[in-house]
Amino acid sequence: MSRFEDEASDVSLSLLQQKAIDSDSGAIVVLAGAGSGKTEVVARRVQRLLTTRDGVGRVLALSYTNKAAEELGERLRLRAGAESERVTTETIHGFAHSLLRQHSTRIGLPIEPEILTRDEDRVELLNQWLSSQGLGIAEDPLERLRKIDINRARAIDTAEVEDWRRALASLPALDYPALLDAALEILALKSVRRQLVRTYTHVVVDEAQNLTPAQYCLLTAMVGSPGEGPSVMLVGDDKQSIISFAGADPDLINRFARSYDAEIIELTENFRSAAIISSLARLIAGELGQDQSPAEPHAAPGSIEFISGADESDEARKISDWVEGLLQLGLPKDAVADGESVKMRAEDIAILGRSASALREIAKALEERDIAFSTSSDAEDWLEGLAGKVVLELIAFNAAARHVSPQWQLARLIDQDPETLKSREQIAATIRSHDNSLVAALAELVDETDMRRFIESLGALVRDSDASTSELASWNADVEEIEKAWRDYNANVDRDSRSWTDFRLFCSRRQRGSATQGVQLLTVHKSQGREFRAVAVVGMNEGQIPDFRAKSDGERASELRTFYVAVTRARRVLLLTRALRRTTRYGQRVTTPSPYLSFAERVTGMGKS
Ligand SMILES: Nc1ncnc2c1ncn2[C@@H]1O[C@H](COP(=O)(O)OP(=O)(O)OP(=O)(O)O)[C@@H](O)[C@H]1O
Repeated sequence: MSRFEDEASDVSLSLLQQKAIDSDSGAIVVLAGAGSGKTEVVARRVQRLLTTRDGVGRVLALSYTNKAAEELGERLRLRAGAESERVTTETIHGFAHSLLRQHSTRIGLPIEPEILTRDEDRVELLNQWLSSQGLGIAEDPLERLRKIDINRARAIDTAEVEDWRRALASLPALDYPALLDAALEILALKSVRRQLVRTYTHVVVDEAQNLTPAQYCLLTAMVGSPGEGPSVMLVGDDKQSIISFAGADPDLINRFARSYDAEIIELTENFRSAAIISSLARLIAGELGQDQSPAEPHAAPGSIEFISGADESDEARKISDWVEGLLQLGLPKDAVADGESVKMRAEDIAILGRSASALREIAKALEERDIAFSTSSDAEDWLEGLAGKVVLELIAFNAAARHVSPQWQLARLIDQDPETLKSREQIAATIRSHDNSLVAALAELVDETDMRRFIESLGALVRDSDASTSELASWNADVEEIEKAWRDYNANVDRDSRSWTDFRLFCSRRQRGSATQGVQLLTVHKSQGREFRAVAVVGMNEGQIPDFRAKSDGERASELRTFYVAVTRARRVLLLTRALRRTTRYGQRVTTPSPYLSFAERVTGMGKS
């Protein structure tokens, strides 16, 4: 049974929630703090639209992360049953991508245009482009691309942005921000917009505080002028606006409310978090300038605890003890409501860090104790070994032999000139002579164009290899991962729809770390929109939370909002942890506790230790 199934029946909606669900306004904005049931309103409203009104076409429900979109889809399936087939749940980029997949040729792009998702590929293109223009190579290409990205997110055209657009067009390829440009161009085609407006009669956007101006342009292009297109509901919380560094502008919600003369509904209660955690959230909200009237106390008292470790591995050890305790003994009885179960599954626990690196020691500690966990891994982390990564690029090559990215990535992996990897024959010859015998063995696969045979032959490929034990172990683990992905893919996708491109896309979702088994190790940013019965926030030191790079008042406020997001993921138990000493590149350093601990102190009366 899913978590949402557990809860579907026992939620009695507040009057304000009901108002938002029942509203027939063409434009609605729901503004509210964390855990106030915004996503619940989205789910219920969509359910109402699908099941009780005539003439409703499809509903487009947009969310910020893939995970949040998946969870919304799950809530809808549960609530609207078969009717939920008429809902498309997507991220904005996912929606833009689907438009592109249908209409790319109409804006002069090839079918299945290449999308450069890796920074390394974008750097390669930038340098190739600059040298083709006689401009040498960029001094700090990544920094230059970041500036270009943020300007595009803010819909600001600069000479560098224009130049980068030309570079992409020279391949031709897109990157994520260019995907939005392309979708906007597609939406300018009257026939496409007409078709979309006929298809989608309602659009809802969850986590709208994360909209960037570029995304907002796309959204308004799709829904048209006020009163013209589908009904639109935006749902958001400016206290959870933590990605302004990437161009998000929470004020766009207000702009929408003004331009579309939206009905504004504010929800006030925190349904998610137990009393003490809600008090902490209210205190932080107050500091962020949003005084909130005291809400009804939550039926569960909840708990906030604090632990410190001598150093980061000791901090990680203590967190593992806490996890083990929760799994074996359940939640403390005095933290839950009367009659509420204390039983815990690993998936009910999240460990949140300001950055992915803050979670590394924890991953090691959990691994040592054999406690299952998932991380929001970086794209390249899915497979462990070199040979496994080469297999993934061979799959990408089969998906689109004319794309440059598999060729460039393969070249980086096996340290060869990309020019020697242009055709199947070249690839086979180059990898056959590679020093690593596992990689060399893959030469046999290069000509295999049948997907099933390709995957099924992986297991038998390496018999007598001189590879080291650890290389072999990585290879076996990678083959298992790929085979598992293949099985899941087959279970999810009809035979007729299967293709290399589609399977590659399926794999890349795994690469982005969408695994959900076990304790969830997440950056705070990835945890947005999610909730867990117990949450540990690690690295509560000055310099970690808040991040040492945040200097200006605006940046410090954004760090406090990050802390707000982190603590409000917790439903019953919140643990705040820190290490008294940390290893930095200057050696071991004594740490200073995060100033944010004082909020927790005020609600619990505890010391900082
Ligand atoms: N009226 C209600 N009564 C009881 N529980 C509710 C009610 N509305 C929502 N909930 C529950 O409260 C929790 C928080 O709701 P939801 O996830 O919709 O909040 P949210 O406002 O979207 O939060 P966030 O902005 O932090 O993502 C969920 O577990 C949901 O099932």
